[in-house]
Amino acid sequence: MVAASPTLFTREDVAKNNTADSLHVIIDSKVYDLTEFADAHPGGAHVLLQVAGKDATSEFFQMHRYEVLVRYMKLCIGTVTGETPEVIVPQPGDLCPVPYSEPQWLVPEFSSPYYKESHRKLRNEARIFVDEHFRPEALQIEASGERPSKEIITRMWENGMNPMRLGPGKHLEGHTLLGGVVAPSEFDYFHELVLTQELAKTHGRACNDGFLGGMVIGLPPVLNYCNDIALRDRVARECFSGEKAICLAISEAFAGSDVAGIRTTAVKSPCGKFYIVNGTKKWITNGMWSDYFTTAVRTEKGFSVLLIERGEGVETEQIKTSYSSAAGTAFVTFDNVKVPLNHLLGKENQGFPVIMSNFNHERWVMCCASVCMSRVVVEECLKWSNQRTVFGKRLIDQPVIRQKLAKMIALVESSQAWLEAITYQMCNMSYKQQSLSLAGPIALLKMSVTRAAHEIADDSVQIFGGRGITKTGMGRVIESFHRTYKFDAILGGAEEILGDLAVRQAFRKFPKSML
Ligand code: HEM
Repeated sequence: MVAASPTLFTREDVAKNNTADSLHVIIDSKVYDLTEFADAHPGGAHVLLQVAGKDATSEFFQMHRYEVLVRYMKLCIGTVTGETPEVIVPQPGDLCPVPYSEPQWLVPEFSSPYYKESHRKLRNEARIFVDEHFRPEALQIEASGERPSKEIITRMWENGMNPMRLGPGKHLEGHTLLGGVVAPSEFDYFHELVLTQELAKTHGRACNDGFLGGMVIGLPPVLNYCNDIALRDRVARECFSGEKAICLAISEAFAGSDVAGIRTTAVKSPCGKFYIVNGTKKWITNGMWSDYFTTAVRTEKGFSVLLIERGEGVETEQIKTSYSSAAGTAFVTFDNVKVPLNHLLGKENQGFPVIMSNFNHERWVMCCASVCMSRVVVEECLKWSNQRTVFGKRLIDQPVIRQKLAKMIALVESSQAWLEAITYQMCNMSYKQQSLSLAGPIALLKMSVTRAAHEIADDSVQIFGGRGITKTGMGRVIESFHRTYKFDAILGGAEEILGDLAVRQAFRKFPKSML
């Protein structure tokens, strides 16, 4: 069979198809037959009839992005004779040419002291993976509220992505990281930053948490504090491969950022073989489908942390939050749950360091993602300001819009720069040193990043107008960010708590003498 050559049309041919019965338009030198599609068009059939038989490139790009053309490729019936389409369709892995849409280290004319060749290779591979596999599913489950599929988790596991999300460490040994772009022993916090930001670029806030967000915060205490090595290794293997899921269960109805206020209790059974756990946990990311719960409990003389397996007495119920149920946010009930003693993480009554040692990394991961999502919002605003025409001018031609964009860009660039400066410190400190010296700076960074997100979310909605409060179409990213940026301002420690923590810590180091 001979492959059909692309059909060519003259502009005169197209002009004849100018009715509802035969409705053709030209967009970027390609010819689209919209006859059947017109009634299903989200913008209505009427607008299409107004441009029937004509070149609608300018009208089209005021209301849509190239992605819509890619999605509806099947409507394209040919090309205009002698013309070549000009719209650039990005390929998987491509950098975005819009100014400030990429962090400075990815802009060709800039250099950076922090990133090596392996970070660039990892960025490239991660973006290809995200473009080809991650984003399509992420956007679908963000809308449907479903749990991420086994297939995508397995694919991430096969690429070494699941263990990479926990940062550098022994747990990476034996894994091939994204085709071997970086050796496990060389993987550092900048590699993790790059991966976290590439995943966050999809801008599905809930599904980002849904894709093993619980593991990122729930598994480290097991890896670092489980006294039973066989149990530790089994749980790690099951969770990295996606066979089982894990979450961190700390917050409760009476205790959010106030960890000391938890009321869930663990009492030794009369036979001395178990802890008997009773209580509830609230806002537990991935809790809906978790098999393991890394749980803070009150024991006889203080706090302890237990690894609780789903089983008799463990119930989970979906909490409807302002983001999608793709995050699996749960209310968890423990009703006389028997937990074997070897499931204690760390020492009894000394659970505070187990919980606290994890917080720095969790907060830093949240900063990586939040800065990235803020940047995508800025990119969207820049594109929209360039394409949207009001009062006879593009938005970008209005000084008030340029002021807003300037403020948003400055906030994103300064957040990323501070994030990188702290990441550099993390790369040069042991985990213990990080806990001693970086808890304050990371707390301040998170507070600052989410304050910046607040400003960016607010201004972006003003720039997008009605579309900024509409879940589909051009303003999708803006609506989603404005609805969900608060998750980062609350989870892992509220802004106010973190600011207070940092200043209190700073005052512990204040010189004793009068200054
Ligand atoms: C290949 C041709 C076209 C396709 C496949 C298409 C598809 C779509 C889709 C999917 C949407 C929903 C929003 C989105 O996902 O971005 C939409 C909205 C819209 N479309 Fe089209 N469209 C086409 C051509 C046109 C043309 C030629 C015009 C104008 C003359 C137009 C005007 C609109 C308007 C006004 C909206 C509503 C947008 C809003 O208010 O935000 N469309 N279209």
